[in-house]
Formats: sequence, C-alpha cells, structure tokens
Amino acid sequence: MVALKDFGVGSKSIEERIHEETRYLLDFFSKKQNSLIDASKLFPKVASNVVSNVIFGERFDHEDPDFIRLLENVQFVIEQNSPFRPDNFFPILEVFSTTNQRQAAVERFDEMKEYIRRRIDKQRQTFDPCVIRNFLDLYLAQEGKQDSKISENYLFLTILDMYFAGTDTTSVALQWCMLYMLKFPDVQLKCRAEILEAIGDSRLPQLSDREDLSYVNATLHEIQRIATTIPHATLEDIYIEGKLIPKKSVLLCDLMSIHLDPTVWNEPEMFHPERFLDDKGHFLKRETFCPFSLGPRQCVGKHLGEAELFLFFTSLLQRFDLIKAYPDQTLSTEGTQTFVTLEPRPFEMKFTIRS
Ligand code: HEM
Repeated sequence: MVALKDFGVGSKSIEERIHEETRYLLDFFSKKQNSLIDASKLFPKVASNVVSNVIFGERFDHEDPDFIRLLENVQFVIEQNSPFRPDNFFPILEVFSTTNQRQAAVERFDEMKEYIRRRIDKQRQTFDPCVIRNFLDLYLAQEGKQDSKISENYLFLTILDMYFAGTDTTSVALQWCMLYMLKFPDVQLKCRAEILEAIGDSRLPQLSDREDLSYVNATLHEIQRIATTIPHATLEDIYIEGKLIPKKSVLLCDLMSIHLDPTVWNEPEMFHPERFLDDKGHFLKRETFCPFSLGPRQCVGKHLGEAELFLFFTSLLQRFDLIKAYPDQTLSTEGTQTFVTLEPRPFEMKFTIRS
C-alpha cells in the first residue's frame, strides 16, 4: 500500500491510465449522443477500470465477461464481509445467515484468486525486473525473496481493498459532479469557459493544467464538501475523551460534520464554488476541507482519486454539454447513505457534443 501511495507504480503514469479510460468515455458519449445515460451504472465501471489498469496494466472493455465477473465477485465478497451488515450491529442475527451464503462468498473469493493467479502466470512470461509495469509486477519482483513483504494472500486482499475503496468513492464523487453541473448550468458554463481558454479543445486536459483552472478546482472542491466515509476497526480498547471504545468496534469518521459546520463555512448548505477562491479569483486552499480524511490513515488513493476527478470532469466538459434528461426534471441534491458513501438519488442525463 505504501508503494502505491502515489499510484505512480509501473511504467505508465496515473495520467496515462486515466487518459485511456477517458478516451473510451469520450467515444462512448459521442456515440450515445442524446441517449439517456444512467450515471450510477456507468461510473462504477469507469472508476474500477482505472484500478484495474493500476493492478493489471491495462483497462478492460466494459462488456468484457472477465471484467464483469471480477466486479461481481468483488462486490459479492465485500457485501458478505461488510461492517454494515445488520448482523455486525446485532450479532444475534448471525444465526439467520445461511451457511450457503458464507460458502458462496468463499467460492467467489477462490474464483477471484484463480483469475488473478492466471493473470500472474501470464505476466510471468514477459516479466522483466528492471521494468515494473503494474501492481502485479511489483508482486513478481519480490516473490520468493526471504524478506518478502507481500504474501499471495496479502496480494489478493490488497487487490480487493483497492477495488472496494477505489470504486464506490470515485464513482459517487463523479456522479455528484454530473448532478451539480446539471443543477447549476451557470457553473457548468463558467468551468467550460475556463477550460477552453486555458487548454483549448485540441488535446486532453492534463494534471499540469490544474494550476491554470482555479474556478474548475474550486468547483470540484465545493462538490467534494459532500463527503464520503470509510470505516476502521479498533484493534484494542481505546478511550476518546474518557469514553471507552471497545476492541473490534467499527469506527466511522463523520466528515460531513466538518464540511457542513456553520462555524467554519458560511452558509454551508449552499453550493458556492467561490468559497474556494481568493479576491483575485485564484484557488484558495481551505484547511477544513478533508474529503479524504486526515492523519496517518487518510485515503491512500487520494492522489489517484483527485487526478481521476480532475481529468474526467475537465475532459467531459471540454467536449460535451451536460444536460438534463427532461427540461422539467427536478434534481434532488439530497443523498442516500448506502454502504460507505453518500450517493445521489438515481438520475438520468444526456451528453451532447458542445455547441
Ligand atoms: C474521490 C475519491 C475518493 C475519496 C473521496 C476517498 C475517501 C476516503 C476516505 C474518507 C477514507 C478513510 C480515511 C480514514 O478513515 O481516515 C479512505 C480510505 C481509503 N481509500 Fe480512498 N477515497 C477515494 C478514492 C480512492 C482510490 C481511487 C483508492 C485506491 C484505488 C482508494 C483507496 C483507499 C484505501 C485503501 C483506504 C484505506 C486506508 C487505510 O485504512 O489505511 N481511495 N478513502
């Protein structure tokens, strides 16, 4: 995980990996002009494909049966082990969970392991220790060494963790981005104007463009004030302000209490990208903005997540008008707390090539 902290693992940069997925998306939306798109179905595949690219060194076609099965298995195993299952809160309910379910989770996990094992074997044939191409190569590079830190089981669990932590969070953040652009077309116009002025439309946006896009940056930060949370478990009894938190408790950090604190933010319920701009219109960093949490256990995928949001958001606005599915469509900005993230209510939208 430490090696992955900036996800610059391998010969391809984060930017190249995200650009590969971006090109697919741009092509997909160009072909689907004026069709209704359900963002909640598309963006999980987009986000997990970037994770796939980090792990396996290449993206999958969205219809590839191996990719679909891999995602189904990841989802199934995660749901079976979720700290949010009712039987985690009320252990008595465990008597109702069937052996079949547990057995099915074990079988899915084994199937996934088998798939990853096949990929490792395939990769072994072209492996060159001097050229680390992706996460699996990192594993191959230290396989069999005496001081090796990654066992095969650790590798499987880490891959599961990456799909789990890197899919829902990024996909939900992208869905919020779309929703806010539909809801606030004036902000959408301002973002696009800034993108076209700084970059034009003959090349894809790059991470180095970030400093020239203060308003876009401010808008992304403002959208991300609607935060996501991911749980931790305590390894031992701990005391916080005299209160005992017993060993093995699942802890959630309520980031929204920081992002919506009226003593910190003026009218926190209002969508107002300008709060992240200074008097001169330059991007303004705010210490109380922490969608990736804080401290040693903050999100290890922070740089990857930020890069994905920036590159997908700017590339889509550069090419397309994001428009409501129906002119009188009402869009709620109230979220639903599902699993670990606050998701927008399902909505459809259209992408038309910029007028
Ligand atoms: C917009 C996108 C993302 C957001 C908002 C986000 C947010 C978070 C948050 C709030 C945490 C909990 C930190 C804590 O409890 O202190 C977390 C943990 C984590 N995230 Fe992310 N994340 C995003 C993308 C990603 C990506 C793309 C990956 C990797 C592929 C990733 C991997 C992880 C992992 C492995 C952890 C657990 C870290 C630990 O427990 O030490 N995240 N993330």
